[in-house]
Amino acid sequence: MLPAAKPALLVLADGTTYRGWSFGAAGTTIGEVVFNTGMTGYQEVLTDPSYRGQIVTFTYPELGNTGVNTEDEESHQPHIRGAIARNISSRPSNWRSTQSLPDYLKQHHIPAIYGIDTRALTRKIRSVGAMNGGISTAILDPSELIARVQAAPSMSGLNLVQEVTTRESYEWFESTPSCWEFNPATQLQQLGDDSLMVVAIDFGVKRNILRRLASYGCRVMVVPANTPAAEILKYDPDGIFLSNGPGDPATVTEGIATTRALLSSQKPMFGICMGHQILGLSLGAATFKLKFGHRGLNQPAGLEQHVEITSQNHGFAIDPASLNEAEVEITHLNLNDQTVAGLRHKSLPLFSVQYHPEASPGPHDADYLFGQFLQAMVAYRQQRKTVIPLSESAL
Ligand SMILES: NC(=O)CC[C@H](N)C(=O)O
Repeated sequence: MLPAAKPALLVLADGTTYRGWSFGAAGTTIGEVVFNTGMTGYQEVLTDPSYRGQIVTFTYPELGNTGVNTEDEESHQPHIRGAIARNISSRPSNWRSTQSLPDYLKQHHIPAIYGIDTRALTRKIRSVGAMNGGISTAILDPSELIARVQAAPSMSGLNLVQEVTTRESYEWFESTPSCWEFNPATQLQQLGDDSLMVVAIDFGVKRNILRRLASYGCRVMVVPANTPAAEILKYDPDGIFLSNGPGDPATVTEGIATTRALLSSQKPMFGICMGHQILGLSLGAATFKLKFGHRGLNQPAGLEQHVEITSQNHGFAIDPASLNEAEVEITHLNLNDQTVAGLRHKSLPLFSVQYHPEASPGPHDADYLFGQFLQAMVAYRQQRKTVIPLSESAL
């Protein structure tokens, strides 16, 4: 136990109560309680905008061992509502560490509780389903906290994109630092005047996605989630990227309408996680809420011939029965529960995955998907060159 740890209370909407100690900010927080099974990467999880509105249970038994540093943030601030741990490290040790995890959480006003039997809590969420919960250092009477939790809105139907998307468009230049680069394919890509141009629609984008696009030699323009299709096309992009993001994808109606309007441009489009869901929704599919979602670093995805180990963080998924099979094919299934994990359009250059090829944290098995996006954009550009513009052919 840390010196002078304060008591804290954790409750779930179904009335379950756990008592532990605080390792974050004082106060009360309410959100959807989910679990992440990753053994590394807690700082990336804290700062991934897709976790907005959620209290994350870390199943790895000791949290905070490597502290926090200035390089592993996936956005400019943490987004989780609260953190739950079995135990925490009282002395972080890592050459990059600049702050301890408890100090970081306090600085960002995020309540957190440790001393919790996270195995029991995870089994509970797995059997009952993800539900709202609350952590408090101020309300130690369970019935009062449970009443507040029960009054909170559920994640279904919640649009959180406006809370995390960029207010202004900006160009992204940073690639994966050369000391961390793992894929020799990216070294062939040069950033030049004729480099491929990607517009990334920001539903809550993780920085490492932008870094991977830059590492593959793309110029990247990040635009707010509500940017109309006509504005996006003014950049004359070679491809459009649909980012990850928090909340219920079906509520992101502007993003879905924009994506639908962009389909006829014939431009390559690549979607990750919420971007995958939005692409599916724009093609007429439906999404539904999973019982407890997939959050971790070792989720197998693929079809019979090919399996990749993937990083995942999502609570919703595309309903396979809603897909128009004449138009779209399933390229990957989550092999733990056979839910849809990847899609490709049969005639247009559109594809998407429910998981995170950019890792951060997680394995790099799926990094090749950025290469596939690149190939689709090269093919699109060549095709544009060979098609004689109307004005010239009329001469
Ligand atoms: N990482 C993401 O983009 C998550 C997408 C969506 N919010 C979900 O939970 O399914």
